[in-house]
Order: sequence, then C-alpha cells, then structure tokens
Amino acid sequence: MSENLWKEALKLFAGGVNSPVRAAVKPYPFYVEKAEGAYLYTVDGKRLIDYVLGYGPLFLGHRHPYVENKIIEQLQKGWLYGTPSPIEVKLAEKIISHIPSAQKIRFVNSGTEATMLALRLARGYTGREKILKFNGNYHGAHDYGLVEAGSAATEFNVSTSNGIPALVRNTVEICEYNDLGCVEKKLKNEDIAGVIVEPIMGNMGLILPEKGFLEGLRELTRSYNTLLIFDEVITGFRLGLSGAQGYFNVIPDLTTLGKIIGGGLPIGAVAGKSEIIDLLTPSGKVFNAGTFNANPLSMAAGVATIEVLEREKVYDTARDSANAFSEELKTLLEKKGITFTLNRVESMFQVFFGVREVKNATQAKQSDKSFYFRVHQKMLEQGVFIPPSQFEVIFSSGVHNSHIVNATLEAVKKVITEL
Ligand SMILES: Cc1ncc(COP(=O)(O)O)c(C=O)c1O
Ligand SMILES: N[C@H](C=O)CCC(=O)O
Repeated sequence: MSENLWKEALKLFAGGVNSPVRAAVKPYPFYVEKAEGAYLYTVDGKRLIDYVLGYGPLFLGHRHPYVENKIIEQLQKGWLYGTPSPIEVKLAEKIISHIPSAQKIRFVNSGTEATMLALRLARGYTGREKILKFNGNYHGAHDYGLVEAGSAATEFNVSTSNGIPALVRNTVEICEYNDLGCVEKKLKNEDIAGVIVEPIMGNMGLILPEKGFLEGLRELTRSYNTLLIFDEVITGFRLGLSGAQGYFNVIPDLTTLGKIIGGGLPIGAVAGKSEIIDLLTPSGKVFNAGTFNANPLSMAAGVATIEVLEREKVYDTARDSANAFSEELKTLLEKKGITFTLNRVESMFQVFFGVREVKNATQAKQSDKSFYFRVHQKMLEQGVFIPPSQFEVIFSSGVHNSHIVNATLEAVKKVITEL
C-alpha cells in the first residue's frame, strides 16, 4: 500500500521522492501500479482521472495503442546502439517540418539538458556571457535555470537554489514576465547572449503573454543582436503542431523541446537556425554529448506521437475537455462567491484563488495556494488528480472524452459545494 511504500521511500530518497513536486501530495503520495488512457490505478485499488499526465508529456493519454506498439516494435530491434539510427532521422524530419524556427536539431534526454545547451549555444554564438530569464519561468534543474525559478523550486521556497556559484548566479538577469520595459533596460545596459522565455508560463500555474509581449521580445532581441530562445518543453506540440511560435506567429532563434516529443519517454531537444546548431560538436566548438542522446525508444515514441497528432483530432478533444472543465469550475466558483481567476489556453489551464488577475509570478505567489491545495485534495477524494501544487498546470489530453469530462464535472460540483 502507498503508506507502507512511503515509509520505505523516506529511508531511500531525499524527501521520499525523486522529483520534489511528487511529495506535495499529502499526507503522502499515492503510488501508481499502472495507467491506461485517462486513468491512473493506484496500489491502493483506486482509479483516478489524470489531469497531470506526467506533467505534460502524455498528450495522448497513457498507453496509447499506436505509440505502445511502435515502442514494442523498436524494443524488439534493440533499444540502444551507440550509433545513429534511422528513427532519429525520422523524428528530426517530423519536428523540423512543424516547428517554424527549426532548421536543425540536437536531441538530448531532458528539457533541463535542452535549455542548458541552448544557453551554451547562445553564449558560443554571441561571445557574450549573460542570459536573461523571467521570474517564475522554469527551465529545468541546472544552475542557470534555478535562479528565480518556478514549479517545485517555488513550491518548496527555493526559487533560487542553494549551491549555485555566485559567478554563475551573477550571469543571470531577471525580469518580470510581460515587462518589456525591464527587458529593454537589461539589453541596453548588459551584454546579454540570450533571452530565454516560456512563451506561455506553465510553471507558476498558467500565465499568458500579454498582447505584444512576445513580439516585443523578438524585436528587442533582434535590435541588440541577442538570441531569443523559446522554451517550448511544455507548449511544443501541445498548443498545436507548430507550438507556441506558430500559435503566436513569433519565431525565435532557438527552441527547446521535451515532454510530448518523447511520447512519455525521456527526451529533450534544441532546434533552431542551422548556423547556430552547427556550432555544436563535432561541426563546431560548443560541446554537447550524451550516452542516450537520440535513443531509439524515445525516438520511436516521439515519431508515433506526432503521427497520431497529425492524423487524429487530439487538439480538438483536449481543448474541448479543458474548456468544459474550466468553464464549469468558473460557473460554480462564481455562484459560490469565491474570489478567483482562471487562465486557460487550449488544453491547459490553472485556477488561482483570492486574486482577480495573475499576469506574472509575483501575482501568482500572492494567490491563496492553501485554498488551491484544498481543492486538489477534495478533487482527489472524488477520484480526480489535478496537480498538488498551485505552480503547475492542469493538462487535458486526446483521451479526455465526454464520458471522462462528465465524471470530472460531477466531481467538481461535489467539491465546490463542499468548499
Ligand atoms: C518549460 C520547461 N522547461 C524545462 C523543463 C525541464 O524539463 P525536464 O523535467 O524534462 O528536465 C520543464 C519541466 O520540467 C519545463 O516545464
Ligand atoms: N513543472 C515540472 C515540469 O513541467 C514538473 C515536473 C517535475 O519537475 O517533476
């Protein structure tokens, strides 16, 4: 049972887990035995409707049959060669055909590696050392990203991690999201190699770019010869086949990807202009390597996932289900007279309590996160798993069909009535 496993885990792992957000489920995390479609099945015999979906990768739900078969097919041919394989060419061609900024690509094994490499590329391309990120943006668990970072770094009050050398910390400039004035000032006064941004913030809850923000970043970075990096680890292939850059029609110099492009297996990627990507070893002098870079299993899962996205109505189903869930939540919260704001785009959303708007990380942190946590707990009691942390996103998928949505709406009605 979960409680017994938890007691064992506390003896084995820091905080009992291998990624901190998982410990935010109280009084202890439930352990999952198996998953199928939109459901998680816990070791305690519970079935949960899953709106976390591995924190984004499982846009097709758990064990999509086509993806599973393609993984098994690859498995039966071997799963690591230490050489190039045909499937990596196929995934690269698919991604490059859809992502406007992508002329070439390098596969790595996580979003963390992807953003760390993108920043190194920006420094190698410009010869500059500083980077600019935004308060509450989360670019993974490397030293340059863990400065004013969102997600579990904020949840566990360590938005700037211990252990980061001052020399590194001092190369990271910070602005508030949606604050172009700050960006212009930093670009004017500092030698910035690259500006990295989540085009839609998915690690402080959900926060949308204000009209003109992304366009302004593009204009400013171009005028200061600074690279613009879109961190699309969450939004890539979730907002559409062309990601946030297609959705907003703002084309960065580099794009980092992860999550969905691996279909639920470990993956990351840096894509962008050939002249920048070609700086990577062996063609250039910006080093990157990885035992599992472009591993055939992740490649096969990624190709299969994008093939399904190209031919099935995943985007419509996921958007419609997120819309139904969020609209019901809004209606019931308004009826109850509860102060809240809800940000939604396509298949992802998040609700914030005690505030009327959330347009940046500072405002997100002012929301009543303990009220959100109560909603998470009550939804869990009703068999619906939404993130335990205010600073994550509620994700739907191509398998959150009307039956699943109806069950979710029943749960929402019970929860909001009890609040
Ligand atoms: C926007 C963004 N960038 C980077 C990362 C890091 O990716 P990973 O967890 O695969 O290292 C994440 C999620 O963790 C993310 O949401
Ligand atoms: N916000 C993170 C990634 O999107 C949550 C996943 C994790 O860090 O465990």
